[in-house]
Amino acid sequence: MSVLDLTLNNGITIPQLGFGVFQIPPEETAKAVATALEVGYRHIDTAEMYGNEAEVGAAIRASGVPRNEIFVTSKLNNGFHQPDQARAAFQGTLEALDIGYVDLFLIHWPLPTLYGGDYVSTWETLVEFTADGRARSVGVSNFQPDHLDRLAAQTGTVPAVNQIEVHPYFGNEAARKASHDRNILVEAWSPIAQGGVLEDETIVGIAQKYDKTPAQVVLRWHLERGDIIFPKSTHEERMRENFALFDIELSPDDVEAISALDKGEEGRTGPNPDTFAYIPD
Ligand SMILES: NC(=O)C1=CN([C@@H]2O[C@H](COP(=O)(O)OP(=O)(O)OC[C@H]3O[C@@H](n4cnc5c(N)ncnc54)[C@H](OP(=O)(O)O)[C@@H]3O)[C@@H](O)[C@H]2O)C=CC1
Ligand SMILES: O=C(O)C(=O)[C@@H](O)[C@H](O)C(=O)CO
Repeated sequence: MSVLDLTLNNGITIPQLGFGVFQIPPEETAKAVATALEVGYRHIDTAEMYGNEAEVGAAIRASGVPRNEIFVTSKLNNGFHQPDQARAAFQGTLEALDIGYVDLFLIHWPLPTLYGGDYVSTWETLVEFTADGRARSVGVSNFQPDHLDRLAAQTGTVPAVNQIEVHPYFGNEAARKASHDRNILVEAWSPIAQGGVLEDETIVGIAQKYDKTPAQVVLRWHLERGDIIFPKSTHEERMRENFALFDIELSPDDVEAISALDKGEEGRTGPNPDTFAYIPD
């Protein structure tokens, strides 16, 4: 068994398991991405907000792996929702990455309390980027069910993915369901809650049963629920651990036992998209 390719609602495929680079300092990013590609990852998730797009691109160009074998995602930073700003920001992402095109470009946060809540026009601007192939697919991140409803009601286009916080302590089921109902794949960010679920006794017990680590069991749980994941690590042994998920299959009871750890809103580790209004300097 190896990494599965899932098919987006536009027919394009995406590796279900990738590598995320949030909080990897720029000076460490090229080495981390090069190592991830050596391990076998073929899907990298970055963002203008992370400040390391240029280093991601440099590692990809230096890797010797053909460009069309690597799926690269980046995201529109929060300060750039007005259409002309979004166009300029997207061009900046393309120039920083310098790998020709992005496979997926997302609205990073909906910012419903800013810009008159006008993430709909932001979305329509992103759709423009697919016309000439500069973005092969476009999607959203941190969209709540009502945000998806507005896109559906006011535009004729559907995001390819919704990248949202999901892990055993925060199932985010309403946003997952709203995405699935619209044929939008879910990408689960902070899939191991930045390590916060790894000492849970249920997870540790299940890991012992399969002779796997808690991180592997949690990542496998995501895969079996059909979500896309890209755990981050700067340590090669953890990159290998997080990639070695294809020699086990959790029983439906174990999947259910991990899903039952959901604490609802109390389990959220990141900002709430309904109120998050951060704009970087
Ligand atoms: N769209 C959005 O708003 C967001 C998107 N994301 C995306 O999701 C990706 C993943 O989420 P992220 O927040 O990074 O969190 P993760 O859940 O991937 O956890 C990363 C943390 O866990 C540690 N870790 C990784 N593997 C293991 C392991 N096997 N055992 C023990 N500890 C481990 C890492 O440490 P170390 O590096 O020291 O190994 C790091 O501290 C991001 O990199 C980013 O691409 C994340 C947040 C928000
Ligand atoms: O990692 C991301 O993609 C994010 O959006 C986060 O950095 C988020 O903005 C956050 O954690 C702010 O505290």
